[in-house]
Amino acid sequence: MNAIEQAFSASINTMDPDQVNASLDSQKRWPKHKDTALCSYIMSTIQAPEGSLSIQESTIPDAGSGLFIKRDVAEGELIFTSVPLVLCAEVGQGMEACDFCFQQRRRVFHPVEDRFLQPGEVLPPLHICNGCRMYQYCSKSCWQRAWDTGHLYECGLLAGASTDVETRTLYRLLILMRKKVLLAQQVKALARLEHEVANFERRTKKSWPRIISIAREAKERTKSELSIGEILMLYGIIRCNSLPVDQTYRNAPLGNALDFGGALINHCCDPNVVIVFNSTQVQVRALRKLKAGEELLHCYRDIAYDFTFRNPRIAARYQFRCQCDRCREESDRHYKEAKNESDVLPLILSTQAALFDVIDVSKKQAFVTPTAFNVELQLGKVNHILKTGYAGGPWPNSLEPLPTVLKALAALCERQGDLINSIKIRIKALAFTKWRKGLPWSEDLIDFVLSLSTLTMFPSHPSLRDTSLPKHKEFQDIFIGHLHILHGILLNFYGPQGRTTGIVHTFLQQEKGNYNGPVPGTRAFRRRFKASQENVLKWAGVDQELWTVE
Ligand SMILES: C[S@@+](CC[C@H](N)C(=O)[O-])C[C@H]1O[C@@H](n2cnc3c(N)ncnc32)[C@H](O)[C@@H]1O
Repeated sequence: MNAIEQAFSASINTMDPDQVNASLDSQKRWPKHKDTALCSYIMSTIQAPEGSLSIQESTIPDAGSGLFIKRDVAEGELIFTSVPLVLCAEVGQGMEACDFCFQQRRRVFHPVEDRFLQPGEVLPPLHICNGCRMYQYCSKSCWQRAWDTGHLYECGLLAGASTDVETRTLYRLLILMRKKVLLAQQVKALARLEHEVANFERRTKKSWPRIISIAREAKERTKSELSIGEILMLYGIIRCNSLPVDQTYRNAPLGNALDFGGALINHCCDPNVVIVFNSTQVQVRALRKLKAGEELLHCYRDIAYDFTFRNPRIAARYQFRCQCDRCREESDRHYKEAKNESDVLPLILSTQAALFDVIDVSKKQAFVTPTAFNVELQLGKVNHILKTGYAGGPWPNSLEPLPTVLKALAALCERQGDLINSIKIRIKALAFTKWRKGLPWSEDLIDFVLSLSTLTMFPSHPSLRDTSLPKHKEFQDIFIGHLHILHGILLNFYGPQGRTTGIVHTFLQQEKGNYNGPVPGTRAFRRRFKASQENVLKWAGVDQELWTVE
């Protein structure tokens, strides 16, 4: 064992140093908040105003330590940034992440130039590494830098390796330890993170043999000198603490990151912070105003979804059952409306599965045999599923995955050039979306304004000749109005210097120049916007009440 592996091994096996022995709880959780050396090391990895954060005992019973803010913070304000200890890109079909710079390529923005992608614009393909044929890079220079900072050690041993991102993160960490690229202090702090291996073993009997074989294969491939038990703990650390490299708040991660600051933030389904990535940098922002002394909490996954979907996934991965108010309220609501209590969960779960199936089938059709995709047919299927899909009545409109299914169908219509159906369905989806504020809402608005912009660009679009449609002018009003609202949200979250704010600002200025009407933000504009919006919502079959008129 080399010195770095030894440092990791010694730390992960030490459960009773003098200063913390008495305070270890029944779960043998390391009380990080009492370990001053560890706290000061973790703080040194975070960029934040001096003294603005502290590590303390969590306010959530049995959750261990947590990260607390020590100053008042405005909504959208940047709380801290950091650069993760390790990042690892998702790979495989359709994955578009450069394993060095993680510039966003899958979304609507150009990865390097500050602008929206043009409709139909295709980016040059990523370069796949010639050695491992696994990781992809934007350019030769990204590849070179990735190579120099560690890929040279792993490239040769990845042939036939798992495409699962957590397993590859495990290989990466083991190799960086083997080659002494990581520092002793880093691996000691790594060893202190939660791993929940005992709980994994106890509760996930079925998948345990698979987890052991992952550890065995990792040891073999990387020639690590750590024991299988230690490698299992490292794998547990990765599973319990990794952040999805997510630049858009959409649960479509580009990869996996292990970050000491991020790993200290506990979960709540009604979070007060959001973690997004700017390239490889972690950014933690306030989702609402925070008072000095509050614990920072973020939603570990599937924030838009109901507890019936979210909780089992969180429990399987992080080994705890969330007990927050949102979970309780959601559960109470389902049972209150149910005629037969024993039906509630199975029926909800089977409806969720049936709705996800509609997305899968539609995608397959639209991508493989586009002529087979018929949106009316799929909407018919959705309506049929909804009718009896919920204990006590039809499936509630805002209960996921209904809004998500509609968004997916809208995107497929758009891909097929059926702009009118795409906009109509998207309006419904957005009206049903619960998260109509802040960052998640801005992501939905980006899609909405982009499809409206394509429509308004073509006043003589043949589909606009249909007299049952709202007028071209009305589409223009809601386009410019929502672009203005979107810009306001981004200003609030990213400030005028944020890249997304800048891109949307330029777009707004340009579109304002093309717009023949009152200036957005004025009373005259609001009157006109309200009238047009009412008409458009009526056309889309959406109740006015559902869409707050800004
Ligand atoms: C990323 S770590 C968060 C920091 C952790 N509390 C610590 O002391 O290091 C995730 C682990 O924290 C605990 N945890 C986080 N949020 C929780 C919650 N809402 N309820 C119970 N436990 C929670 C679980 O043990 C989970 O596996």
